[in-house]
Amino acid sequence: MNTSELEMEIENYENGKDDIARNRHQEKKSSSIKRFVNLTVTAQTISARALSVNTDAKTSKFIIGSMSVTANLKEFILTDLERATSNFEEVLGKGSSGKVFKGWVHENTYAPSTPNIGLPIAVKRFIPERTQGHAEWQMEIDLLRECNHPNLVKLLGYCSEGREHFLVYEYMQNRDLDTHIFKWEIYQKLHWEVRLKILIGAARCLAFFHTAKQIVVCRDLKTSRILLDENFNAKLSPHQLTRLSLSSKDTDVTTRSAATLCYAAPEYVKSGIISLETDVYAFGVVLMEIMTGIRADEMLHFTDSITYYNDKEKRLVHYATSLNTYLDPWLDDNFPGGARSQLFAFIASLITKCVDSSPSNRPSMSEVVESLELIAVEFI
Ligand SMILES: Nc1ncnc2c1ncn2[C@@H]1O[C@H](COP(=O)(O)OP(=O)(O)OP(=O)(O)O)[C@@H](O)[C@H]1O
Repeated sequence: MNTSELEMEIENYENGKDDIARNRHQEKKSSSIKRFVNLTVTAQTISARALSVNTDAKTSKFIIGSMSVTANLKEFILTDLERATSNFEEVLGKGSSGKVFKGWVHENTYAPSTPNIGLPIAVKRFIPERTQGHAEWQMEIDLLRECNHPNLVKLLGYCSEGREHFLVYEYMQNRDLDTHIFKWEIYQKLHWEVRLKILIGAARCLAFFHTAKQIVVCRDLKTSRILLDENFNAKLSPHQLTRLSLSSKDTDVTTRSAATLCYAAPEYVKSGIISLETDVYAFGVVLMEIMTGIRADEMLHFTDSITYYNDKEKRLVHYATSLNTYLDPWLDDNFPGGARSQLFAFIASLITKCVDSSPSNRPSMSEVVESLELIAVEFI
């Protein structure tokens, strides 16, 4: 099965719109199980094939998107945003820079509408007191004007009045991946195929940024930064994206929250220097969380001591190579039985390489995409 067939299949199933799709999904699942049992390619062979992809992968077909489009962003006025959000009534989430609210606008003009009519939007209201708020707001606009990728949340417009700054995004109906993996008492748990589709989407977006003429890094990738549209397509949150330059250095790394630091590569924690490899490291941690359903800070028994970084890699590798024990219980029923040990070995190998303490041993994001796509072909 190729990835677009996989995507269609998952969309049909997740939408739950027709029983035919569901039955086909079941049939596909049992034939997958048979195929699984007969699978002869060993995980080691796949690992070698997938993880030894050289830099040619940089020009691979999955790199779709563009960095030259100058998007037509709408300049909103505050009263329109107040009307569109019914006075900032419904909070979708809260981040370090402010709260995100749900709103409604007319589809073509983006004029304010009333709830449930027109196009839903997400409005980020920056905390006015934050000193770096204005710079972050401006940087996001400048960058997103020129970025277009199917796995990146689209910026529709912006607003600035007095000390207030806002960004207006397309609305992501299924919120973020963190919610679906860790707060499943409220939301439905995700099937293996859906998780894989999400991982592939997020990885593709990162690979696109990493191979763009002017490289962009995610800087602070984590499970909550992967947002999900109505069909569970992954879209990276544009917040914190930054162009890679010699000055791409965070001076405040160690003041970050414990949960966020779990995704941080050891060399980044030490130096504050952001790189392509620090994104790959964070992606490895995200992959681990998605497989186990265990938060990274729980896996790492994070206290707040910087010394824990000494055995961080060891702990992550322990979890990665013990997926049989730590697999998210919800995934148990989803996984075909036969070749599970090969799949686990393959995923363990991928995670282990991503979180290698030496940045030069980590795969590129293009190689990560190739590996995940191979999983979709061989293990679905
Ligand atoms: N476009 C969107 N559609 C729907 N929900 C969204 C959207 N953007 C953000 N959210 C929700 O709001 C939350 C906060 O988003 P925000 O971008 O402010 O912070 P963050 O980047 O996730 O966190 P932090 O800044 O603390 O690292 C997200 O986790 C998500 O649940």
